[in-house]
Amino acid sequence: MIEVIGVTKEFDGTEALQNVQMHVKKSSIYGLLGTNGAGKTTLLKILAGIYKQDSGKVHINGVSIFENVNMKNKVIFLADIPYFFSHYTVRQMANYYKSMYEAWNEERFQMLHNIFTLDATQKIHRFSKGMQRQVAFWLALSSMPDVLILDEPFDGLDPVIRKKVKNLIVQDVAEREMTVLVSSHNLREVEDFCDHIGILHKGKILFEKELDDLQSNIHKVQVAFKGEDPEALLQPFHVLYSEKRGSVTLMIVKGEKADILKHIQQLNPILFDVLPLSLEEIFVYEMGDTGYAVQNIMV
Ligand SMILES: Nc1ncnc2c1ncn2[C@@H]1O[C@H](COP(=O)(O)OP(=O)(O)OP(=O)(O)O)[C@@H](O)[C@H]1O
Repeated sequence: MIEVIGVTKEFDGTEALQNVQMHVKKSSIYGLLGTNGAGKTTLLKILAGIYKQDSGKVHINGVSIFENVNMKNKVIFLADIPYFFSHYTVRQMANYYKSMYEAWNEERFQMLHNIFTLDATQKIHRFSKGMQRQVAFWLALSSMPDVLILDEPFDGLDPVIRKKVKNLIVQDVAEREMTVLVSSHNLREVEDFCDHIGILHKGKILFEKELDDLQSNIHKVQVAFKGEDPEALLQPFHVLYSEKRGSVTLMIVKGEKADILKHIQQLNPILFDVLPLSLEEIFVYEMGDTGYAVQNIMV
């Protein structure tokens, strides 16, 4: 269980994080979403014990991570640009990880060679960007962390490796209760992979929810009436967006599907549909509702 309580962080007058609250359940895959500069990397680096927060608390399994060697042994952070010692081969880097991480599993490292088919005797800096990313996952997954923190992790991986890496992570979550925190701009990826979502905006967590809850509480409504729309149409709901297309009104509405159906049906529409939103659409509308300048995109 990861708990972030009232965390703030400032860089030279820029408030990167403001009173951030966040809760990540053990053995969940938590997707941290946010616009550029929202503070995702800063938060992940605090969670990994790389940065120290100015105020607030960060607990992993009840203990603080900053300058806590025991806890750092159980947490692996994969930065958006992987870092390796220059001129080290994969094997040399693996030996370094082996000396650093108590839970290092040599058998697994050998087994993962079937997936990451890279030459372990090669110097890592000679590999392509995607191959270096593979090495980072190879080392991380062989270290058997309790918590895996990933900053924009899948960039540069080809689709086959991407799928295999995700399967390995999901397997670790299921089999040994690893907890995963992943930041991404790729909402489709997060939608497929995560079970919890947190949205960070201008240094603050807007909300965090189980993905299933998030998707069940916002809907796209298409409705048309004979003549003008009834005044009562929008009244009971929080409408994030509304647009008229000919006689059809398109709305993005917060609320339970059953309540929306019940309310609108009793207004006798001549056309009526309630559709689910993709996570990408939810993100755009939730951000729009907070005043973030997103174009009104009706997908
Ligand atoms: N080392 C630093 N020194 C000064 N300012 C920083 C530093 N790191 C981050 N910031 C500032 O803190 C804010 C949050 O940055 P951060 O990198 O955490 O955002 P992000 O959500 O990861 O962004 P992106 O999605 O663009 O990578 C930004 O305004 C950034 O300029």
